[in-house]
Amino acid sequence: MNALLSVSTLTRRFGGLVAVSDVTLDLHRGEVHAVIGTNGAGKSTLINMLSGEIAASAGQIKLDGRDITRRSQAMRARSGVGRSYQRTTIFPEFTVHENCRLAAQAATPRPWAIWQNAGACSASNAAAGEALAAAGLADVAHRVAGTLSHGAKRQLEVAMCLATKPRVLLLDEPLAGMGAEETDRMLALLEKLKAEHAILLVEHDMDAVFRIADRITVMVNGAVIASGDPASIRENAQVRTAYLGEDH
Ligand SMILES: Nc1ncnc2c1ncn2[C@@H]1O[C@H](COP(=O)(O)OP(=O)(O)OP(=O)(O)O)[C@@H](O)[C@H]1O
Repeated sequence: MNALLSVSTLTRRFGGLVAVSDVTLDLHRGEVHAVIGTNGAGKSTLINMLSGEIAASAGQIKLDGRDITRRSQAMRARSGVGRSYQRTTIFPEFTVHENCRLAAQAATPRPWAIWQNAGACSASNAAAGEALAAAGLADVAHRVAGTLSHGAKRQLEVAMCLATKPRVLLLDEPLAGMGAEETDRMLALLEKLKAEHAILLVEHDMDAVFRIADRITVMVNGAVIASGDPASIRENAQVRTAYLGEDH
């Protein structure tokens, strides 16, 4: 099966520090690929390079076989690379629907339509409606976003990402701060979304990672020390020593 997003020997240096070192991995539609590692392992830097927020120092990123390593973040978003952030990026005083509509509009700006009422853009409204339905938030579409529970806000982040119609979802700690029920809801959402998307999941909640991931890549100090299915990662002696701890 051809990879949708293919990363080879990707490296990022910050001065003398190699934050991401020679990372190679593939993302396939229908799979959740989790990237785990201790604090400072380079996971966010990896996501930032894939989304185009920061440039790679070396290596290559291909989307559907096309080299996108030098493409801007906006171009990558338009080609189908969507991401969510560790910290919430919603506008709390806007409604849930408005947040999604703004995300859709930001992804496909129509500068020639400045005289139109932004809220009347039918394509963005439709994209927002579809994204909210997919994320299970249709019932709260008209709620003010700031009044949602923490878990629903994180779901809204995913919906805002979906409103940009991505093929690849880069999710940076979507389960952070969630209780058990909220985690279950988010995992069910990811399970549903993976049918149509390739998902890269950076997450510290190991129980959730082992429940949802089809493939796990383990990073230590910027480098990949292991990559494989959850069973092989659980058994991997180097991973157990470096990261999971013998008791996991
Ligand atoms: N803009 C930057 N300038 C200099 N160093 C940076 C920069 N961004 C990240 N780093 C360093 O790169 C290394 C990797 O950081 P990164 O945030 O990617 O790790 P992480 O695995 O996402 O950690 P966490 O799990 O805590 O979010 C760290 O040592 C960090 O201090």
